[in-house]
Amino acid sequence: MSPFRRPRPAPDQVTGPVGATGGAQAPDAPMIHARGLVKRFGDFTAVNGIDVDVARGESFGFLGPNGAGKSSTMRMIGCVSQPTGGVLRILGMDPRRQGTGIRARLGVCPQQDSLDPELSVKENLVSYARFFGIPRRVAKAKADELLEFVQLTERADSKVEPLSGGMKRRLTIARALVNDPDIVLLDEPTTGLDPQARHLVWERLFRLKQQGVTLVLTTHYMDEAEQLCDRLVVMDGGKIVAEDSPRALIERYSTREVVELRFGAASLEDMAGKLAGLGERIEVLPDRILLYAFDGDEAAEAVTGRGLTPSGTLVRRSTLEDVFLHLTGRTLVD
Ligand SMILES: Nc1ncnc2c1ncn2[C@@H]1O[C@H](COP(=O)(O)OP(=O)(O)OP(=O)(O)O)[C@@H](O)[C@H]1O
Repeated sequence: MSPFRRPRPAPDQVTGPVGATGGAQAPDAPMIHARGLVKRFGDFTAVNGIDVDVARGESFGFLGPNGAGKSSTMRMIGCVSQPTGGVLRILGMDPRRQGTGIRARLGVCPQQDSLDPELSVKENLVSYARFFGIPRRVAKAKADELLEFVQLTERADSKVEPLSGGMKRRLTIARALVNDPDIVLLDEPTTGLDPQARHLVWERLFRLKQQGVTLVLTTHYMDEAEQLCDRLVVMDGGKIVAEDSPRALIERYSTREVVELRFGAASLEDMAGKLAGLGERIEVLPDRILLYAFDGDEAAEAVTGRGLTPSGTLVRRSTLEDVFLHLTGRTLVD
């Protein structure tokens, strides 16, 4: 069942005043528009002049390592932190002046779960809906619908504390949907979850995406970005270093396949020297060498053909991790 009952306005109906606080938005206007957006903390610049446009119904990601500036950006979009510089418009409105109106139309899933441990699973949703002025009877029906959507109906009356991390995260996602938001913000939605719990969260988010909900998420997981994002920006040191769909980024900045080579105790720099000329590019990491090639099996054979005997060889497809390494010379680490 769709957790979104409110009919989406047809594009030609979106030209009038938006929300209680007003703000005219053209039909094809971006849901989020940032130009030269800056966030400083004292002398430190966490977000250093980024340009972003997120379209209606798009699933958009901010990808980058810890400290890249993703959360700082999300907090500005979520109107909990004011930009230090640049232009930011959310749903056509200015967060500096219309934060309350914007927040009413956002669903926010923060990095740390902030559920009320005193309340039951269902009451967490009902009490949150009440913040938006939703009548209790409607809020209860909405809570039931959302619990079904995040597959927690059977836990409706339990307390929050005994829930697993994955269940808590799904409940937080449900909570973010109580006000039928126009944009759902998800800050690292699966950090700290085990693989099975992550897949369940992804599956629910994918369902939302299919329903045309605009999703904006941050992640440092490549697979998450590849699974969920139509388009993403790669951030590093407060700046955007690349922007496109995951597939287009991989095609632009990497090769089709990669051979991961391990050589036990041997010097990887020496080994890399012996691999010169193989593949299109070589990266030496602390524990392995990455050999970028169109055909990984062929490249792996060429390695043994040179008389080299790796202790481990893995041929895999290129990922966004390879893109990030190519762009920054560093790997994304937790
Ligand atoms: N309130 C603050 N005061 C001072 N510095 C801050 C503050 N918030 C964030 N920073 C700094 O800004 C930089 C960017 O932080 P931010 O949380 O936006 O990064 P991130 O990409 O979201 O990383 P993470 O994955 O760890 O959340 C970091 O160096 C961080 O220490």
